[in-house]
Amino acid sequence: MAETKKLLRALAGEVQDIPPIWMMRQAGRYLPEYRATRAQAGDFLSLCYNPELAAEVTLQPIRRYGFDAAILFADILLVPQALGADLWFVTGEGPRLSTIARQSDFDALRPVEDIHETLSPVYETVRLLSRELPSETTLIGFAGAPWTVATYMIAGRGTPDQGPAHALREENTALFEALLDQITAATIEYLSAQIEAGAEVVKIFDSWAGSLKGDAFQKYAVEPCRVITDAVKARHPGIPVIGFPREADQGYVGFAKATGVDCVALDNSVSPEWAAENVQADGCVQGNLASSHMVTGGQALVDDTCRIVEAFSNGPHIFNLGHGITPDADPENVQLMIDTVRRQ
Ligand SMILES: Cc1c2[nH]c(c1CCC(=O)O)Cc1[nH]c(c(CCC(=O)O)c1C)Cc1[nH]c(c(CCC(=O)O)c1C)Cc1[nH]c(c(C)c1CCC(=O)O)C2
Repeated sequence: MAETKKLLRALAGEVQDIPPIWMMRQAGRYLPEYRATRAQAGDFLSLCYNPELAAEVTLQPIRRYGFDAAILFADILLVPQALGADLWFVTGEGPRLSTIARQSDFDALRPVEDIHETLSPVYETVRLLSRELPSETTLIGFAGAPWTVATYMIAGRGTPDQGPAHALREENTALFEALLDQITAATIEYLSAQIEAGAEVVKIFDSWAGSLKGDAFQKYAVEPCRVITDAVKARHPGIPVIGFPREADQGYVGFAKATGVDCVALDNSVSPEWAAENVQADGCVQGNLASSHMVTGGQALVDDTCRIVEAFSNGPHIFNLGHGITPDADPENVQLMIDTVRRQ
């Protein structure tokens, strides 16, 4: 049957006059209805593990804006938690986790087959969404890439330069690689379960890929993404995968071929003209409007949106931001971006 959903058509390589559009962190604090549901849930993690409320916040931006895709509401740090790490969020600061500094910390993690015990509410959210979403809306599941997830597990928090993870990589390569392998195996199981529950596409977020250079980028960003993509596609033939090696720069070139992903998501540090020539030549791309436009709006938002649509108009493209929308964004600016893309 010919594919009718706009997002799936782009992922299959179709060039569309008006690209499909969705937005990273589209369910989030910039929306008053999100803040209300989050308050009802109590805190962020309770929201992630409450299928009814997590489905509700996933649907909110679809109702408000009619995006072409919904992304499951969850977090990349649920996998470390399912592997036995302690996880909590400090308001105004971000995530905190128990750290992996030595072999005994790693040995204390739970086996991969145990993750579903913690993550089963997420699969229930996916099931609810696949029933409730409009028929034209694609449901995206996701996980963090092993390197990015490992940076949080090693440091116990977000870090500006991923210093602790780089240090462990150099000082105890065997432990570092064992951790990456464990996350890789868990991620394959987690994404497969999301697909079995109804996710139609999966996205792998490697938010800190840009701090891996040269050979390390190949070993710890490209290779794990290839292993996950291969395994997921072997179990679920035809499932499209989006890779996001954020700030990979030259590493974006050839990333789709090297990993087997169907689409490369681009951050806004690369120009759309450069990416059209060097990345879109291999297939679908997603991106890459600066999320700061969602705060500032105006003609600059319209101009940059038009520039991106135009630059990617000769190949398959999914319109998105270069990174997540921030809590200080104005919901009106999101509408302006959508109207500009859809030429309304
Ligand atoms: C690195 C990372 C994380 N989580 C994620 C990444 C990769 C993408 C990226 O680079 O942003 C991915 C993520 N996090 C969230 C989603 C849900 C789907 C979506 O709407 O995009 C997705 C896909 C919800 C969330 N994850 C988080 C929020 C805000 C929590 C709140 O409501 O207080 C949301 C909506 C919290 C979170 N989660 C994480 C951090 C560092 C933080 C704190 C920073 C912040 O507050 O924005 C880890």
